[in-house]
Amino acid sequence: MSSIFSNGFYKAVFDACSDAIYVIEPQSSKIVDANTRAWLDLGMSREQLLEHSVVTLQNDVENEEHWEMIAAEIIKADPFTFIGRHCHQDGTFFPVEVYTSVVEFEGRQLFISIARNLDLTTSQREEFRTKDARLTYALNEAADGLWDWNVTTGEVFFSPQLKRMLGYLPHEMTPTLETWADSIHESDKTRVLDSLDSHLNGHADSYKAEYQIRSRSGDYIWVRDRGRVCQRNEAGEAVRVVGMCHDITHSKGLEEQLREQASHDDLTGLLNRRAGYIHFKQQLSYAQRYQQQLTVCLIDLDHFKSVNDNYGHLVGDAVLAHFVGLMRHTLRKSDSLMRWGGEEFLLLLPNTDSESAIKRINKLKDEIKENPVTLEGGELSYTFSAGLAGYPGHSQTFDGLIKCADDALYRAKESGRNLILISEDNRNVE
Ligand SMILES: Nc1nc2c(ncn2[C@@H]2O[C@H](COP(=O)(O)OP(=O)(O)OP(=O)(O)O)[C@@H](O)[C@H]2O)c(=O)[nH]1
Repeated sequence: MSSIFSNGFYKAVFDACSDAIYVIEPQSSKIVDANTRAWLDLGMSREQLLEHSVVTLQNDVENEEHWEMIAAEIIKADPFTFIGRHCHQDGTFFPVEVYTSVVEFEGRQLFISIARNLDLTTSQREEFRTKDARLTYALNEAADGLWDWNVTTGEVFFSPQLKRMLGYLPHEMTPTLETWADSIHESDKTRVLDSLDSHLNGHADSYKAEYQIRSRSGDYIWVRDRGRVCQRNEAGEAVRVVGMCHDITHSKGLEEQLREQASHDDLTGLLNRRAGYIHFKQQLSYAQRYQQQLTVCLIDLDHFKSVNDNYGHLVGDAVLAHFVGLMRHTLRKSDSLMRWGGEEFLLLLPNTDSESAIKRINKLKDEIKENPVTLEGGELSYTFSAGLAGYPGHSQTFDGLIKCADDALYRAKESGRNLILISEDNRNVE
């Protein structure tokens, strides 16, 4: 359809309008026609614009399925107004207030959307100088999502930016406290609500929390949320609370990555020695509290230096990875393996006595024998030695258990390697 405005006069009126006007096909969201202001605002030619749809132009409409819901909402509300963002040809976005009504033309249903460009830099609209328009603009454009909670009625105003942060359109999100509270991740909810309560009751200066909140797509994003009571009644009870919510998903991701890097070994993905200490101490206090046995096993690959010397460092790395792979495959879920040093590993076997631990480690020995490392020119076999110590029999402390296991490992090496020995120290080394 080239233009539905056959009458020249109405076409001239259409093009003289200072707001962008779009004629939209409800089913496909395709732009059927648009006035001059529309393609000027978008930095496109008219031909380019007519190749677009609402889904490609409107930043707040995610996909066709999302559009279907919005179209149904427009037909129900007729007219329907919302504040969103249009995509300029140069890749930037500008805020628009869009007023959409439904018309019937020659037996066909169409949407007429009038989009007012709210971008102050390109618009000199008089009415935008009014306080309300400025406030709308500020709320829409603020980098942080704002909320304003009327404690008495339970109503919450969620700013357009806050809704956008969570993937909602301006008419979505029921404005109640439950909408927010129900979206908080279960693992964070109690902590967040406690923090809010503590501020409402005057125990904390302000409300501050970092938590995960469910977005429209069902995925969770990380937010930093801050708020403060701005009005109390005569009894000192909070009446109105306002706050700001900032999307920190990206920095949380980096933080998580850094924490992972600081606690894990790059080559094998196992906990490194520093994180291993903490984990070991936790396992030991668990065994102490529930009076369970805990076997500690230090494992060291035999003659590993000669693997590096004969085959190169990369093959050495492959052997380490091969060993860890087989360990993962053989161990129980409750067992934990840590990289204690270069070719030395610490294995913790909770609720296991030393005899059962020996059986399990022997099984691993058989696995390694049956599954040598495959190299380009053939296969490479290797062995390991291990020293075991059990809580509470050999020692009841962290340092004592490590010392007993280390002594047993030393004896295994001294006795010819490829051996698994239990600590001989029954004196409860402290
Ligand atoms: N490829 C590789 N080699 C490592 C790594 N970490 C430590 N090593 C090497 O492991 C070797 C350990 O050598 P030694 O301590 O002499 O022990 P060993 O040759 O295994 O002899 P025993 O333990 O007495 O059987 C050294 O050559 C280290 O360079 C690593 O991440 N990758």
